[in-house]
Amino acid sequence: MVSFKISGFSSRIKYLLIVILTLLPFSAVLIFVGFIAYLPAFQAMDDMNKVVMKELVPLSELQRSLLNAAMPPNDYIIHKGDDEKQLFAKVGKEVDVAFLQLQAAYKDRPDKLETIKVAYTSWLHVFKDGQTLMSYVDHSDYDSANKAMEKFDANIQVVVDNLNQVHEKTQVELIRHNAQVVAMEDKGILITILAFVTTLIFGIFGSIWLTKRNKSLENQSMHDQLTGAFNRHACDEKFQDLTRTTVSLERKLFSLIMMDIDYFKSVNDTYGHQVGDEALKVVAHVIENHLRGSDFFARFGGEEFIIIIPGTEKHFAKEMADRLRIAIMETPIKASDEENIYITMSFGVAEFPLDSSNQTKLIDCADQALYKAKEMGRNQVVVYGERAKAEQPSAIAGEE
Ligand SMILES: Nc1nc2c(ncn2[C@@H]2O[C@H](COP(=O)(O)OP(=O)(O)OP(=O)(O)O)[C@@H](O)[C@H]2O)c(=O)[nH]1
Repeated sequence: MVSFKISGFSSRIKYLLIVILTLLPFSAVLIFVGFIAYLPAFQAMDDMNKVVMKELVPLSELQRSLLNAAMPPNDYIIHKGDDEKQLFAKVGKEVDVAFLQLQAAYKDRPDKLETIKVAYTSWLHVFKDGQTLMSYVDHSDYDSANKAMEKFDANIQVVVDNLNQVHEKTQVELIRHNAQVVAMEDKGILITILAFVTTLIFGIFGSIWLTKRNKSLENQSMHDQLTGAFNRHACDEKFQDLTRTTVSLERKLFSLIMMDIDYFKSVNDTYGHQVGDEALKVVAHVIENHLRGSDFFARFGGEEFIIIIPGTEKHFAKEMADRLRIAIMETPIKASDEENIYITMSFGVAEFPLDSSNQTKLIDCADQALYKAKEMGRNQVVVYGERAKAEQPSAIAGEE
């Protein structure tokens, strides 16, 4: 089959669009799968942040307040000032509030809440120790004050240790939680990679399949089912292809041959439609065998064919048409197991742009020449614009 490219550039863009459009829904699926795969990791990270904000932040606040509370009684031994007393009372209240807030924050964590309660009880002792310590100082009983100071420091250490336990427990939990988040992220990455590979494979194969299907449909829409030759639609495209190129009009030169089977109706009437179809196939086959790769040939309709010969003037096209005419009249067509028939064809030749640079008019010129060939007895080639002479006897379909 003679082949040529139909509107190569626009076809390429069309196929590219098919590939992109096929990949689009797959990309959407990929984004969705990636999002779903990552969702648990996002959720777990969010939970971790909540733990940090709800548990660790108030705990750190309390630890800071406790450090503040440790200072005033110590300073009081040295300065004996009211400021330290007032500061201790103030910071003591802050520690109380911080403890209350912490207990509220840990109300759903019974194990830690227990430790916090122990710490709070110790804190109450610490506060009392602090006040006692300062009262000893007021009475200049420094021995008792020093002993109370040691007790105060020891008890405050108990509070700090308890709170540190809670802190460490929470941090261990967070580290474990973080490991889970990393595992979820790894899983998410794996699923996303798998989805990506699957998407790519489906997308590529999908678009290859669609492109092939599209090409095959396009091929079907461009070809005549009976003879396999190009059809009239393909012929229009070829005309546009040839005349659209940017080269000068002279260099676009081509010849057009219109050809029609002689007395085809009588072939059908005499031998049946099936034999008529066989004749059309044989004609198409003979024509194909006489063409070069750059030539274009189509079934123009019914029993009419068209040939376009690029870069060829019409007198050369006439010689080629004549060779075709002879080849066709010499090729047997099987009418039955015992019988072969022969047919002839008439030809009209025109040249672009010499006879016309307009597609419809050029076909009309070739058609006029063909009509003349029929008029002159058929089985001959007439070139548009040349004086035709009857060279060949007319021929009808007949028996071998
Ligand atoms: N078997 C078959 N016949 C077809 C097909 N397409 C058109 N025809 C027939 O081709 C015949 C054309 O007949 P006409 O237009 O009268 O021309 P003709 O008999 O060839 O006579 P001239 O062209 O004047 O030599 C008609 O009988 C159509 O039915 C086809 O696909 N298969």
